[in-house]
Amino acid sequence: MWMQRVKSVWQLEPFRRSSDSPWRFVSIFAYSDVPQKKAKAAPLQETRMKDRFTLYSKAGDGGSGCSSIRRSRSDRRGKPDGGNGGRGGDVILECSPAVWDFSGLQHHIRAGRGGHGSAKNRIGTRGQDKVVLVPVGTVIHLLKGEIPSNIETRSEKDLDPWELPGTVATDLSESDQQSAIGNPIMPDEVKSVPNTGNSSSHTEIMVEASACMQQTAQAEMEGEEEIQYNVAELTKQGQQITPVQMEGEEEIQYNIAELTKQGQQITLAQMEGEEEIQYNVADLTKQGQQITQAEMEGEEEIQYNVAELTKQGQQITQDEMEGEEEIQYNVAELTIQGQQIIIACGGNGGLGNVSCPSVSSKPKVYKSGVRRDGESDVELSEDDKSSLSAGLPGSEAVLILELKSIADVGLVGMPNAGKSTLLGALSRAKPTIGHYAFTTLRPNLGNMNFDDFSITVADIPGLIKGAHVNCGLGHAFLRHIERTKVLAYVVDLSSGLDGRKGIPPWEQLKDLILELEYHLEGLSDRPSLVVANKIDEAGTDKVYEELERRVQGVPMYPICAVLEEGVPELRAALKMLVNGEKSQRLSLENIYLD
Ligand SMILES: Nc1nc2c(ncn2[C@@H]2O[C@H](COP(=O)(O)OP(=O)(O)OP(=O)(O)O)[C@@H](O)[C@H]2O)c(=O)[nH]1
Repeated sequence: MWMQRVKSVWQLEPFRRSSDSPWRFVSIFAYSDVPQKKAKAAPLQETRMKDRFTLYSKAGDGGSGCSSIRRSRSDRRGKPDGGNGGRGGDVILECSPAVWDFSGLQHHIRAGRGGHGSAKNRIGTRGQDKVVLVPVGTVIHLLKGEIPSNIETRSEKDLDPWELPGTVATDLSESDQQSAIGNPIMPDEVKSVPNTGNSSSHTEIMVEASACMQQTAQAEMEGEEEIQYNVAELTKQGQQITPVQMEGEEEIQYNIAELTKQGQQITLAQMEGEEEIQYNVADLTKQGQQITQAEMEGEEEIQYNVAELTKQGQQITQDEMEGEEEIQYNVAELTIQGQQIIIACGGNGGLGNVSCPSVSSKPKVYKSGVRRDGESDVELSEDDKSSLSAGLPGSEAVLILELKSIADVGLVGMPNAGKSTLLGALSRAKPTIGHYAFTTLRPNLGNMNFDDFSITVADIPGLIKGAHVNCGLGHAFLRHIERTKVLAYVVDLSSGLDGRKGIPPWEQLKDLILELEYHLEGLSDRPSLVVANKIDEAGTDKVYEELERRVQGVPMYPICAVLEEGVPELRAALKMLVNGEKSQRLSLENIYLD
């Protein structure tokens, strides 16, 4: 009966597979006069799982601040009203059970840039975040950039004022408003100011400035900020000082260059002494000889024999070949549904001239830099202005994402041992089952439900001897059982029986343990049991007796996965191992070979 069911499913398989493709109908229509040749049924029904992925992320740049002067009839000279640039968007990874692996991901992810500020003190729009869904159990290794930050752990206090909505104080006293005039508002203190579109916008800016002062006072009260007293003095009428000067960041380098001859020119780079002339970097001595810029600069050296591919099917990644980059392993993990982490942070927006008046476009200048009111016209250089008003670039990060499925029980066995069939019998999972080796090309997960309890079981693609040198599907999938609590070794009792292909179960067990240990030392050292499958096959009862004699110190369960015989006992045993009620484990010393 069950054989019939398996057969009928197998007969349907090729049709189901081909119907997946939308091009099937197109090709039938286009080539209808060509005799139809029956396509050979492909043995591989699933695409390979992508469980390792390199991701290049770039957060959005901040928008530029605006430089604008608002004039009115009563105020001909006008006041600055250019808003700040908006913050760039972040690149965020979100943990989602709806995603199996990394095959749907793009290698290059870019978040939106912030909008530019505009007149009437309008702050640029916030750049759009880019949220990338990754499977549960994603581990992040960092190749370049900063360590990602968990969104949940960011408190409101840590957030940028740009991100806090509705923080504008509106009911401040007149004296507060007056005291705010002339105080430059630093970028972290600026909030969006509602644009009423009438002439009262200057008052709003003042209110805004005093709101910032209030916040600063609050921060001081909480002991968050250290006050640096007397950082600068304003003693003369009209004297101006920039925040940069106040912070003492810039040192004047006197006499860095002299222009003494008529027409003499000097570049900024030369002035900064950045470039040194390297004499005789290359000789061109033969006719037709060519030399590239890179060779001249001696940048490229040939590295001979960086890697060898000597075995069939051997694979090597670019990273492995270059061996150049230092990887910071396991910088973050995404294990809970909905968990989010920021992998690249958007840049802050540039300052508008409301926030930093020195960014303002020059007020009208009369006769050699003296303004009408007699104030001297000391301003920032054009370079300084543009660096303050330009938005900051968003951060970049290069990550390696690795998937380590999270399961309580890992089913490990040789190909065709019946692991997928067993997973189907233990849970409601419906993995692909085939009578050929390597049907399973990706780990399958299933849930074993009890009254008050649920256990996740992972079916790992079949391992063969030499998997650690990439034979078969290699041992890459073994990372999926690194996190399992319990191992269930599934062996095929009928293997090697009556001249059939395969090796006896005790040798299967020895090879499996060795492959686990080659992948990660100590991986086999966890509570385990042996599942002796295909007990329904003729002659397997004797093999089972032999197996019991040769393998000791570990619980053993004879089952027929197809008929689900012995499965309830196995479920109970797995539950006890996961709960910690039992803790036997299989080890090499307890396997007796000839
Ligand atoms: N007679 C018998 N056949 C079984 C039993 N369990 C599984 N099989 C058959 O064994 C073959 C392999 O089963 P799978 O469940 O695909 O084996 P697997 O270990 O997942 O194989 P890979 O995907 O290659 O790792 C199928 O033809 C199953 O029908 C069993 O208890 N008795």
